[in-house]
Amino acid sequence: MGTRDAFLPVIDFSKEDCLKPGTSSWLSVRREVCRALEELGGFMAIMPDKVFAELHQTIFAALKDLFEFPAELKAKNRYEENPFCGHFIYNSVHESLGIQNPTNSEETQKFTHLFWPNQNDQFRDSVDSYAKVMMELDRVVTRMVFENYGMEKYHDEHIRSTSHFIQFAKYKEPRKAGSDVGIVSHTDKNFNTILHQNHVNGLEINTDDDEWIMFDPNLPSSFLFIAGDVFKVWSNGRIRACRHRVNVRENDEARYSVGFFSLKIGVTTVPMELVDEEHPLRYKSLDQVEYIEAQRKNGIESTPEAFCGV
Ligand SMILES: O=C(O)CCC(=O)C(=O)O
Ligand SMILES: [Fe+2]
Repeated sequence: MGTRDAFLPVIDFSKEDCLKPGTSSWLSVRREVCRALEELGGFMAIMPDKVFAELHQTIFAALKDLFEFPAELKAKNRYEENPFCGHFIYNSVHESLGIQNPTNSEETQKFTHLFWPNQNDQFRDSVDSYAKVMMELDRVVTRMVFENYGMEKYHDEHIRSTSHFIQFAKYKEPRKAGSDVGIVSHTDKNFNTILHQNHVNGLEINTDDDEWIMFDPNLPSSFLFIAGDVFKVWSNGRIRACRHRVNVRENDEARYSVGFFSLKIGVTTVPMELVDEEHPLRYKSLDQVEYIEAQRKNGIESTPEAFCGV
């Protein structure tokens, strides 16, 4: 087992045409997306530079201040209806703050107001724009996969039953935290996630050969798209859920990240069209909330095989 800097597929979404279904560049990006999600469960997405250079700067500058606020204030960021999105500290390295439904500007306003009661319009507007672009990327990628399997008729319903949250995370400098383990190896328990980070590396992706690939973006417009367990279940095992972890690499700098998490509300069932002789049914239906709850109750990582395997 080793760590290497190679083989994370890089997919360029910066050309306008590739976001238009049916164009030749859409079809060519679709091929790349599906291959990467089936083989690795993830890829690096390059988005238009113009949008992200500024958003990246504004958001990461604000995150530095955000995590410096008093613990009592951070603890007030709570969502009764979504206990998975709030203020969390997993270990001496990691801390996170989330926004439920960030594509709704009332939610980003509420979050911004909690921390900056005298306004921080620049932060709020940047998070608004960020969330909208992430939602678009999420829709484009899932549509490409649905289309690829001939399941496009289910995509509108998929969009209607998808909710999102944003999670800002800070990983402390290992020298201060006394450890470099940010998040241990896991697959995400939702449908898919889009991750973004400041200039400090640490996010690694596991391959089938148990190699760890470093996510090493060199542009502020680079993102890591990863499939979670629920995407794998929906696809009857065709899509790989991407195993990943965060080990902080720089002794003297904090790592900050922004995760855009997409969850399928309610129950996910394998479409019957994705079951055939070559692909016998692998999973029973899975309820997103019960699945996450099971992990919390059992204290061990949930897997689709153990939770709803046939
Ligand atoms: O912060 C990151 O880059 C990764 C976070 C992550 O994997 C998670 O919250 O599930
Ligand atoms: Fe994760």
